[in-house]
Amino acid sequence: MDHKNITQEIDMLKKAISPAQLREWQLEINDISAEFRLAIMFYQVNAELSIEVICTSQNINKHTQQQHESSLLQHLSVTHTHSLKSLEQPAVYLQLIRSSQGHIIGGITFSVNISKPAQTSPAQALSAMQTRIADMLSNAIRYYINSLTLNAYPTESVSLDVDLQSFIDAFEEHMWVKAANGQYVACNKSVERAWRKSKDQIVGKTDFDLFDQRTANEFIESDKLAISTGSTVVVSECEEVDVNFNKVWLETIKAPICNAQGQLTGVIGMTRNIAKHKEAQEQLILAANVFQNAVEGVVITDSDGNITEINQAFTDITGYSREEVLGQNPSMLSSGRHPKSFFERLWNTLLVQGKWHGEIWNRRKHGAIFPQTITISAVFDKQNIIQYYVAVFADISAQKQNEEKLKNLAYFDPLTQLPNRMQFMSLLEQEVNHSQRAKKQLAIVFLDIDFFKQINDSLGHVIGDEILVELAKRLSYALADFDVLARLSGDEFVVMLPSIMGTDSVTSSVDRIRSVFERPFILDNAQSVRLTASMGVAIFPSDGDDQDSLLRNADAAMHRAKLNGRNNYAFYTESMTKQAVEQLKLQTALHQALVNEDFYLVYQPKIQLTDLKPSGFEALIRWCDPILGQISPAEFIPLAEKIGLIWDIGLWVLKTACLQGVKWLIQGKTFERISVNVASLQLQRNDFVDKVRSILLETGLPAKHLELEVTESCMMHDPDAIIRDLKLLGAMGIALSIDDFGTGYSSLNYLKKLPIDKLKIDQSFVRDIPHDTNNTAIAKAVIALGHALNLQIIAEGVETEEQADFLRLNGCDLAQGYLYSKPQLPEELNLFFSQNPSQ
Ligand SMILES: Nc1nc2c(ncn2[C@@H]2O[C@@H]3COP(=O)(O)O[C@H]4[C@@H](O)[C@H](n5cnc6c(=O)[nH]c(N)nc65)O[C@@H]4COP(=O)(O)O[C@H]3[C@H]2O)c(=O)[nH]1
Repeated sequence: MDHKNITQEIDMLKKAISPAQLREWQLEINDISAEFRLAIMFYQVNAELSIEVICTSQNINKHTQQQHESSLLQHLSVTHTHSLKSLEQPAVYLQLIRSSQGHIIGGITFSVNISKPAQTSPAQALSAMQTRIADMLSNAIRYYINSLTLNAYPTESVSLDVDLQSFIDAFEEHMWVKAANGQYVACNKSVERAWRKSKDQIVGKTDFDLFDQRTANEFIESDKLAISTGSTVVVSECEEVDVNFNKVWLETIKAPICNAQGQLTGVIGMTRNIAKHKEAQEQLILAANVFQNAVEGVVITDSDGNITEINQAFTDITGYSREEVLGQNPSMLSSGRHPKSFFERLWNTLLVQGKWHGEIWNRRKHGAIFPQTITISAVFDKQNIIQYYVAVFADISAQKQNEEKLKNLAYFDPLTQLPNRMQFMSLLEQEVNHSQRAKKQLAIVFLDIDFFKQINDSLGHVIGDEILVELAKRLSYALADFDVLARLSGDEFVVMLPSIMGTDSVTSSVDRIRSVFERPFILDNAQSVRLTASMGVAIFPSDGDDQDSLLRNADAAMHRAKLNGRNNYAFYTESMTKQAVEQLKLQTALHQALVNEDFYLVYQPKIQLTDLKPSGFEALIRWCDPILGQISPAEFIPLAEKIGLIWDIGLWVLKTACLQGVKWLIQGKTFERISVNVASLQLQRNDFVDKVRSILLETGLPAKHLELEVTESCMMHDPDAIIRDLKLLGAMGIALSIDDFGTGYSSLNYLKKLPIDKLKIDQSFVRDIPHDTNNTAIAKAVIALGHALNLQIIAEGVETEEQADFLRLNGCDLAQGYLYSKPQLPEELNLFFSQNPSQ
């Protein structure tokens, strides 16, 4: 090391740094250290490698100062070559300052002025931003010092003895000089290599001597161009293959040479490889294309945030043209939707990390606000100073809308816009937790519309949907603001009544819900439909302490309400759970009953009212389970329908009744017909008619001795197919009757189309006649209606002479009931056969 030079440099530096400049650095260091909690020291290194502190940040203490100094000294003694190093221990970041001569003349050290765990490395201790600031500061100081030292050294005038030939030979570019007469006067080694000729073979020759005519003409033409322009011109650019067979892009520049008098003395030419330049140019074109054609909007601003460039997608998305935004601040797009703190955080991240990514709502030129994902990057120059900001953004309105739709689909019923099951369960869970803490009660009302399936089946799903929407509106209106109404599925709704004050308040809510069914539902086609609903109520905490058990128990209570005659409501009680367990037992036993043949039939005689002569029998199933005992068909037939066993049971009944009929006939007992009940689900199968036909064939019972009793509800599902099948059965000679007439969804329209023979007045209308005026009126009306349609009328459940007299007087044709006989085993019915003329 040249001690003398260094000492000289350092002395000069000491003198050159003005007190004002030192003060300015001191202030800057104080500012930075206060803001970023840095400890900063600025040293001067002497020739003997001792250091002198020039300035330090205010907050540095003696211990930290010693750490910094020893780090620097340690580093100086180890190496003089590194200019930038982060030392391992302690966490001190070091930036050396070198003079223009390359001597280490100073240094700046940084550390974070907060206590960090011992194992924290400097890289972890100093954030990227802090390091950047440290570099910027030391660079600024270094440049200043370099400028001082440069000025301090007087530049000596130098004279160089350069040989022109060696000079031009040193270049890879082809260089040559032609005299005004077209003869070559000089060329460099590159030309010799490219033209595969020695200098001697070139100098003194013209282009015509060296090249073919066409090439020579081209060269001379380009010479003329340079001469006529009077300055340096690019005369050609072409892609060629060089001596090593590499593809190169060549550019030829020519300039006229004039003497001191301004007379043309020749032309100087140079051909150079511009492949790299071309490549860069192509990349620039590509980048420009990507920029312009990107689907993402791109906006570039200068370091002050003024827009300097945008691409086409920016215009497409925002509606602003390039002219409208150049020079403006991107805040012109602000939607006003984000608070000030949002942008403060954005800028903080951008300055510290150099990048920010997130979602922003902006405003288009025509006012609409839209969401976008955006990445903003700061672009730094070599001195780490921000030059530009580049923001790339995509309009995500469509994505947001889809997300919104998905969210809606996930949590709301699309038909009624009410919360769906998922949303309701989550609300219920919250409310249960709240009620638990607040020690309050809440109620769940499970609501199911009675016979809604029939509405759907007969009037169509569009009308069904219309009714559900109207019902949802009515229910929402009837309920209090804090009650929660949801649609669970199909015709099932549920209401949560939070903070109830005992059962009374629930009852009044249930009454309000019921009242929405009082008015008929008027459909688009002016048709009106009356509906009822069955409801079940479960109360927290007595009927369940979580959302699942509450809903399950409200559902169970609703089913009990249905069993109790629909248009009703029931509260859940513990005994209902037992009932459910019983039902499961029954279900298992029912499956077994078919296998074990635990079923048998009883027959109830039908009597002609005019002469009391027997007319036939109704076959009724009985089940005696070895464990559960005798179980009523009113209990197990609906269950069999629910679990899909009714088809097999129905066929068993039909076959057994037919076999019995044949047996009676063989015994010479005469009767008109045996009637068999047919469940709706049996009729819905398209092989029902075939099954009946094959049972008749198999058993040998003539069709004229069989009658099938169907209910009105069988007509609700695909009535055209049912009418077709009933006609087929009628054509076979089987009589058909409508059972329980008046209790279901009566449609006179279908009734007149049906190929039926009899109407059966349900026993609920026979009860209490002639005293009950309503039932009396209904019975009379059914008789009149049936006769008008040429049908026979039979009354069931006749228990008293009074009832029989009334029916007879009003023209009823037939009757069955305990007055004449209970359903009995076949062998107990001898009294009820018509007299066989042959006996
Ligand atoms: N209170 C009273 N009741 C009387 C009187 N006369 C007859 N009954 C009863 O009334 C019911 C008439 O049968 P349903 O209306 O078809 O009503 C039947 C029918 O819907 C169904 N069912 C019975 N057997 C079958 C069957 O084989 N197949 C199908 N699908 N359903 C059946 O079960 C229901 C109940 O059947 P059962 O318990 O046998 O009850 C029978 C019968 O025993 C009376 O004077 N007073």
